[in-house]
This record gives sequence, structure tokens and C-alpha cells, in this order.
Amino acid sequence: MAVASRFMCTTLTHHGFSSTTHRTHLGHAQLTLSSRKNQNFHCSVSASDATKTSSVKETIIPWGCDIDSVENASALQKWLSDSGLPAQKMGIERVDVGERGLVALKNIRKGEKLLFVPPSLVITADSEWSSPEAGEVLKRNSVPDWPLIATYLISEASRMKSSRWSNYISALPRQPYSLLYWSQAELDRYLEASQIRERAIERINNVVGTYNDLRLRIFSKYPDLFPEEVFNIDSFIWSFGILFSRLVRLPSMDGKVALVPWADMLNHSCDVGTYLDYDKSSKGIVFTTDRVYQPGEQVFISYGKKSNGELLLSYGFVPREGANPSDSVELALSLEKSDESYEQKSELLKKYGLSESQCFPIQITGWPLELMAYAYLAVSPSSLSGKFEEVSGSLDLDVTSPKQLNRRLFLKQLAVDLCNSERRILFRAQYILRRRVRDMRSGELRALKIFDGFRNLFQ
Ligand SMILES: C[S@@+](CC[C@H](N)C(=O)[O-])C[C@H]1O[C@@H](n2cnc3c(N)ncnc32)[C@H](O)[C@@H]1O
Repeated sequence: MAVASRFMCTTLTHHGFSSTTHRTHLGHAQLTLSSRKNQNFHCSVSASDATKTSSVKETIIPWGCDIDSVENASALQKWLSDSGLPAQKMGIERVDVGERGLVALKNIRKGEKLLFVPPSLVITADSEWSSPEAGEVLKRNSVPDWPLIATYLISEASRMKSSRWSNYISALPRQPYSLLYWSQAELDRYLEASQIRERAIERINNVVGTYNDLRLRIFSKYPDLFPEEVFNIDSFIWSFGILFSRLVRLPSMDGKVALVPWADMLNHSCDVGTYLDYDKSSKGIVFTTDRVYQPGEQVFISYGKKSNGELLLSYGFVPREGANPSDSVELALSLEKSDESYEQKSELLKKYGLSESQCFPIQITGWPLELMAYAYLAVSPSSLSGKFEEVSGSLDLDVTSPKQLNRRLFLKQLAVDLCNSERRILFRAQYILRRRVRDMRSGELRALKIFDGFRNLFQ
């Protein structure tokens, strides 16, 4: 779960997976990215020109369970303990945060190691296939870890009871909360004000492109091993949805990515700072608590210091407003082409490894020093006074209000939560940034000197 979504993107794109168009049962063809007006200072790129896709259909995957089912979870617990999981201080229960989660059955101390899931109960790219020929074919074709594990999961799931992972797969959600299940129209409409819309579209296109690549290069050549009734875009959307929301990267196993049954029942809390990892001494996957838990309390881990948008993108939830100290929004700044000092400024930016258009993460608590340096540079032309008014005018950050949203559906509520949290950050940033840049009008500032001064601060 701590695995970064970025990992997925690089994995898919690094290995030459092309994105070709394929219409899916979900109404996902190649999704369209387009940007709004080209502004100097802006916070989001959005468009609503691609609303042609149909609404999302429920995809029926013949395995897994309802997202809040604890019945299959009991079978999972039994199978895990029969297969070598040591006695646990936690049990799977229905919970207030995250539908199902792990709840303390006994007192748990701060600093205690929990779980101890042995490597034999973990799914990685090296796991043994029930159909060894299928695994061989993928490895011969150098399929990278993410698509390999996604295909493995489908292959094992389709074997139902005859797979050794059957109890695990039966307890996985049949439809994980995931932006992969949102149609283009929903992304355009509900995430209009958020940059997460672009990230979601890229991600969906990556998954569709990866599936198409596997289909063309491998599945179509071995239809007996990879029949289309099983290995299709719907099953890939499911398996990637599972990977995005459950795969963990284990630093002590050289960053290996793994699905860790049992550990993947832990939900995320922004208040804890404890992560899953392989523990060399106990030879199992563990985490160390950073607080005490009483019996009946839900136990949490951290999925990483992610913004609300990133949490929505990978895990399909948004923490309640103000709860996430790592929440941030990207602010895009760029130099005005018409600035008479444009060349000089872009040379200077290049010297420091920055470009004429630059994105900066801003948080409710502040932003990187570099952002202020960049803003000062951008608004400090050689003819200082004449330009200030103009540039601070362009500091009207484009904070588009989401439309009056229909709250009937859960996903729409998520979008509202996300927009609110991002808007809160942007409004505050806009206020402070405008004031600071306006203050400069009264000063005798030398743009390049100031920029150099700021650079010195963070070098
Ligand atoms: C690794 S799984 C955790 C187990 C999951 N609750 C289950 O029942 O299978 C990650 C998923 O749990 C849910 N989740 C985790 N933390 C959450 C939180 N703080 N708030 C809401 N949902 C959460 C999300 O649906 C997420 O995609």
C-alpha cells in the first residue's frame, strides 16, 4: 500500500508498453486529456469536451466478494492460520473507517511488532503459477512486475477453488474503490477542478495500453493459456485496481513489490507513521506500532505521505477535511513569454535546474522556498514598476468551483471532499502569494539578486 502510484506509471511506461485504443465494457476507450486556457499562474488543467463515453456499467467479475463482506474474511483467517500465519492480536471486522479492517483483540503496546506474515504467504513476481506454462511465457517476454502480477492474479482467480490463493482472492473486493472504474464523463465532471483528473486519465490509459500490449504481443499468440473470456480488459481493470490499492513495496527486500494477505486488511490513517516491511530477524512481513491500541480499536498503518488526491487516485477514499497533514496541490507557474527579461530569466532558471514552466507542491502549511523565489523572479522585470500590476493581476489562481454535485453516489461525494480540500489549500495560497508579490511593488528589488539570495538559502 505504501507503494507509490508513480511506481506503477514508470513501470508501465519504461518497458515500451504502447497505448492503443481499445473500447472496454466500462466505456473506457483511450481517454482524452485536454487543457484549458493557457494561463501564467494556474492551478488546474481541465476540460469537459470529452463526455462521449457512456456511464459506467457494473462489471461482473466471477470472483471476490462485496467490499464490506466479512464472511469470506473468516475463511481467509482460517486458511492463513492453517498455512503458517502465527496467532494474531488482531481480527478482521467491519469498521467505521474503511469498511473492513484489522481490530485489536488484545492490548497492543506502542513499539510492538505485529503480523509476521511469512514469505510463503506473499504474492510476488516470483510466485509459482498454477499454470507454469503461462508464467514461463510472460517471463520469456520480459513482462515487468506490475503487469506480471496483475496477470498472475487473474490466472489464479480464474482457477477458483483449485488455486492455492482461492481463500485470499475470495476475500478481495469484487470491485475495489478505484478511479479506474470512473467513466470519462464522471472524471471530467466531478474532478474538473483537480489535477487528479489528468492523473486518473493517464492511469486508465496506461492500464488499457498495457492490456492491449499484452493481448497483441502475448495473449493472442497463446489463446489456450490466455483465453479472452478470462484475460480481458474488465479483469485487468479489476486486477490493477487491486494492485493500486493493496500492493506494497518492501524496502528490506530490495524494494520488491508484493501482495501481502492479511496485512492488506489494514486501513490507512494520516495520524500514524508506521509502514509494512520485511523483518529479517523474524523472517516475516511486520509493522511496528507507534501508539497503543485497546481491544476493539481499529489498528492502522500509513500508506505513505500522500495528498488527498493521491489517496483518491490509488485507494478510492479521501480523508476527512483537515485530517491529512500531507495534503498538497500542485501549482503551475510559468514565465511570461512577453517579459522583456525572458531570456535572461530562463537562462537563470536553467542554471538552477528549473524550467520556464514549473510545478510546485503547496500545502496548507506552506510551500517550498523555491516557489517564492520563482514567483519573485517571474514578477521582477528590469523595468520593475510597470510590470508589477500586470503580473500580480495574473495571480488570480484558477480555483474552479465544482458544480453543484449530486450527492446520491459515493464517488461523487469523494470528488466533493477532494475539491474542498484542494480548494482550501489553493485559496490560502492565492491569498498569501498575491499579498507577497504585491508587497514587492513598494520595494526596490533587483530580480536576479533576490533570486540568487533565495537560491543560496536552499543550497
Ligand atoms: C489495503 S485495503 C485495506 C482493506 C480494505 N478495507 C478491505 O476491506 O479490503 C485498501 C482499501 O481500504 C479502504 N481504506 C483504507 N484506508 C481507508 C481510510 N482511511 N478511509 C476510507 N477507506 C479506507 C479503501 O477502500 C482502500 O482502497
